[in-house]
Amino acid sequence: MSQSFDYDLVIIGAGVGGHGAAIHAVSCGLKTAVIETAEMGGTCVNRGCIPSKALLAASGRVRELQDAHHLKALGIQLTDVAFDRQAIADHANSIVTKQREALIGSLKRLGVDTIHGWGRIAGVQKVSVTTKDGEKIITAKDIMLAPGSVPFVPPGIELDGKTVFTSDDAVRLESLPPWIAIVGSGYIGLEFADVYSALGCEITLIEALDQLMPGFDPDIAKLAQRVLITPRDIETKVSVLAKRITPGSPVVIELADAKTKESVEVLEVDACLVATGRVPLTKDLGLDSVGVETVRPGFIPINDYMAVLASGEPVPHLWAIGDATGKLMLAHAAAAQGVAAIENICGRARAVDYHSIPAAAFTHPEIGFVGLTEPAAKEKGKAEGFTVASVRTYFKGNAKALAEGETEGVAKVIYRQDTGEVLGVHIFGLHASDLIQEAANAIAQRQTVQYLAFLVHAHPTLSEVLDEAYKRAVTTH
Ligand SMILES: Cc1cc2nc3c(=O)[nH]c(=O)nc-3n(C[C@H](O)[C@H](O)[C@H](O)COP(=O)(O)OP(=O)(O)OC[C@H]3O[C@@H](n4cnc5c(N)ncnc54)[C@H](O)[C@@H]3O)c2cc1C
Ligand SMILES: NC(=O)c1ccc[n+]([C@@H]2O[C@H](COP(=O)([O-])OP(=O)(O)OC[C@H]3O[C@@H](n4cnc5c(N)ncnc54)[C@H](O)[C@@H]3O)[C@@H](O)[C@H]2O)c1
Repeated sequence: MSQSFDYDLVIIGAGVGGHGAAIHAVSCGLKTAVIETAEMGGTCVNRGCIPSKALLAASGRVRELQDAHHLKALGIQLTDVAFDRQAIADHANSIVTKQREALIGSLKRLGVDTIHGWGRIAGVQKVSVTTKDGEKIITAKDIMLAPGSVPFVPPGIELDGKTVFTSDDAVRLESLPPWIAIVGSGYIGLEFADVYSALGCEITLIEALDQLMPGFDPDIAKLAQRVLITPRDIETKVSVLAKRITPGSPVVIELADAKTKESVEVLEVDACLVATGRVPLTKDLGLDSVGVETVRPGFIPINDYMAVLASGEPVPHLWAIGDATGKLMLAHAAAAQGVAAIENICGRARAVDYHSIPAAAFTHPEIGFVGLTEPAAKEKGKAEGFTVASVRTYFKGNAKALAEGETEGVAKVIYRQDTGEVLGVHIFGLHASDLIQEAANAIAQRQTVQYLAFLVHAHPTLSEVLDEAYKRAVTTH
């Protein structure tokens, strides 16, 4: 390290992104500090991936054990299934504590300094930290911004954290309201609809756009609706906007037509989860001190190498990663950006291939996908002059799915007709979040259906659903 700096690298934000970057920085020999204003571990560990997946694991078991029809088909009888809400909440909380402690321990072991306080850029290669003991200035050869995101709450919606709340409170599972409205049918809406419906709540799912799960491939969204929504105690309302929500008993929700904005209905429910997206936490980060203007609603502009841009040009020694950059709001994307940024700091050019980053919704069954949806692939094909083809294979024809008695599901492979290159893979079905990884690896290597069709999958496994899809793509050519 040059003697003139306190650190080689200072990272603002100790979420998954900042943590991943710090670990890699140490392995590259950089003297590193992390500044964190709240709990170590950020959103994913404390109020995101970890507690929500713990709730989904427990509630998923409840759903499975209450499915007498499915159990009977396997020859099992169960008379009584009971659960304890507080014990399920405790399970989630204890996993959070364990993960957070493991993260803190890993930084300590590696010699990363942790500074508690609010960090902001205070000029080139300079950071100020507001701590409980006052303001500190730290110098660093490189600065990395990893401030993450917070729930977006549309105007007109009032939170009280008890009857009207976001996922920040929902992950603590402090109550099981008999009737809960969920505003937004994206990842959070869908995953919490899975938790609440398994635990006996009645749900009204409200979506402003004209279809549920608008971010997912339309075929997958359609099947997911048929399996995850229709047979469950979930009423849906699409093309309606939650215009005003007032906490209390009851919670009053004024719904408006999404196009005309005119009020159409008033709902009175026991509680409301607001799951209407997330926004970057980039206010008061000192970006203006180095001439950086954020991109609505506050994203930090970066280039392919995670360098922060001011007027389109990289600001020397300033990097940004994670949710705040608005690329993919996923934990593993943040960590991948962090590692790539460190490589660039060390002079080894590395970009992140967003196209091959998989995503999953951990519903029962799960949704996993990577690459383009069919409409997006067709649009790309039109612009670039190639034809898009797709094939589907179904879990009901898969030996392992039949053995499990879990045959609802589909795998869809989207590829270029001319070259066979795989453009997108979407899976709905048992263990889709794990199954999608082999497709992500294939897309990362820009592999073709012709190549993939000759790879050997173990029998009998769910992965044969993809094997069959690749083979079908080749034979339907
Ligand atoms: C309910 C829920 C479930 C999710 N489930 C999944 C999932 O299953 N899989 C998945 O991949 N993703 C999931 N996500 C998304 C995932 O949590 C985020 O993509 C990930 O946490 C982003 O990491 P990050 O490091 O960019 O930011 P964050 O995790 O938000 O961390 C940023 C940290 O920076 C700190 N900070 C901000 N500003 C400052 C400052 N000026 N000074 C000091 N500290 C600061 C914050 O306090 C925070 O701790 C989920 C999110 C939610 C809300
Ligand atoms: N399994 C996972 O990987 C996972 C799980 C949870 C969250 N996340 C991350 O967290 C982010 C936030 O999740 P999210 O579900 O809040 O956002 P989202 O963007 O996935 O979905 C929000 C939905 O709310 C709708 N909406 C917005 N305002 C509305 C209004 N006033 N009335 C009715 N509908 C409205 C939008 O049309 C959209 O469909 C996601 O982008 C995702 O990256 C990931």
